[in-house]
Amino acid sequence: AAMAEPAARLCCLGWDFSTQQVKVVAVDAAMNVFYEDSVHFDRDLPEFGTQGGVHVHQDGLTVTSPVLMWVQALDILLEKMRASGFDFSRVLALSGAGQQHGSIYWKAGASRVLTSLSPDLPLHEQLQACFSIRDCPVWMDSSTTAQCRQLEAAVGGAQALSRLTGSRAYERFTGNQIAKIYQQNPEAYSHTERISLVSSFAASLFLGSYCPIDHSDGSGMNLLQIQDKVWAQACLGACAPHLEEKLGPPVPSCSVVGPVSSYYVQRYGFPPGCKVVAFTGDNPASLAGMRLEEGDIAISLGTSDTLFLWLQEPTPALEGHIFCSPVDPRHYMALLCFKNGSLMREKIRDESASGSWSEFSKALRSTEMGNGGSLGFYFDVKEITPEMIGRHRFSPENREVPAFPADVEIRALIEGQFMAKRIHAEGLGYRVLPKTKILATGGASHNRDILQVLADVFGAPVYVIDTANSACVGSAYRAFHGLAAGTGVPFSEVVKFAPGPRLAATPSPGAAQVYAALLPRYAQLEQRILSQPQGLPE
Ligand SMILES: O=C(CO)[C@@H](O)[C@H](O)CF
Repeated sequence: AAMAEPAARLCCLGWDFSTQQVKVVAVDAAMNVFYEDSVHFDRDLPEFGTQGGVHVHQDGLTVTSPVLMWVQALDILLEKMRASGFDFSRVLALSGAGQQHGSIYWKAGASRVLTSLSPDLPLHEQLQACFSIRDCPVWMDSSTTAQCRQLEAAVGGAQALSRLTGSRAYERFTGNQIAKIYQQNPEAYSHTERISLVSSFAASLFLGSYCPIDHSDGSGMNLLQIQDKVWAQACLGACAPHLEEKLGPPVPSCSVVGPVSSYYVQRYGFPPGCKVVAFTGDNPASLAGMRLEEGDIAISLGTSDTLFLWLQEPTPALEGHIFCSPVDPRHYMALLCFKNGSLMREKIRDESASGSWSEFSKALRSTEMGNGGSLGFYFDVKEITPEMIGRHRFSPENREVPAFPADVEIRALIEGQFMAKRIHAEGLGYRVLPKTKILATGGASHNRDILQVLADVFGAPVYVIDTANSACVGSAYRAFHGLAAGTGVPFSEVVKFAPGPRLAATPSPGAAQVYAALLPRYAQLEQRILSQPQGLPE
């Protein structure tokens, strides 16, 4: 007989409801990505008039996205998959990610619609009247400073809130957003029967009922007690009344929350037994996609630099964010954001390397590790880790100097950026272990000489990794892990055959000694600058 079509591969789906698009990947049992597709909000749903997937309001602080745009994007994406001949009958399980901190407000009665969807109609036609707030606050919102102060005051201050929930109060964090809605739109709040995060909202669409918030994304709300993994009553009470019943109980991120809704079985041909694994935040899902393990660090070198840390014992601080781990219920992850990332690297490249990266690299290669004791701090925009602004250069004798020769300036910038990362990561409880791997991604990770400095400062090998789909791929990996639920098989075991990162740099001989001397000096000088009046804008 003619060769039958190779049976379409058994697979898991990973979804990502991010700021600008909804994306999906299919991963087969050998952990290979064999299908991906996406719907872009601005391009494919122009009737909503978003820019970058959001609406920035007149006040310049309020930023929202229309929830029905997200729903309709899923309808379109599922139709695109069906039109491309994707075989839904092979999907064993699905999970997903959502942009963190955003909140969705389901109107009283919406549950009845969600649990009885007609397979003859698209989702967005059936959910039109299911939301008490149509324009949902998202992570780019910064209109809740008053609510942040109220919450911190209610629990005994910023450090107390950080110890309780993993972060001090941040404007984008969901508890503060809910407080604002309760205060400014009490009518809508009273008609809200359920509040979801973007991640648990997306999971609810697949589940055909309200899906619980997972521990990891729930850690981005200033509401979850991250040690005991229960809602912190003092935080709930400070934000809005009857909040706990609207949130429902949080669940472990690896939970199988149920079979996919019959809506997808009848309309698209998903198997009735297809499992839905709790969705989580995009950053926790990316950590899963990068297969970060104990002792590892992932560094996204972009406009701002973001550090993903794996922590066993977190030390909550007034900077950074600690979340329950999405892949190991005993441990934690942390995010640390450094605003002066590639913006500063490009400025120094223009000033001291005539705008050329090869000149920049040459300067790094022609200067020694430790830069002869010259140290620099370069924050042209107000840095958040730590809160500091301006440029400060120090001679080997710790005297502040107005300038460095060009090649010293270049090395001082890069060594300073990476020493800051190591010092602040260790402040959150991170420790470099013998098995530590550093995973680098983003623009600057293509510059091998920059990665060499990174390897030297941390005393650990640096790998480069492509994270374009990391939230989706991490979600598909988590779906596979959900299939093993109850067997006790760890996430790392389930995904061990997945394609690995490429080794890019290993520590130079003698690096450990050089930076063992330089790191404490950097920390002391940072404290000295912080103790000086810096003329920071009030
Ligand atoms: O606010 C953030 C993390 O705290 C962002 O990375 C959002 O998750 C992006 F969607």
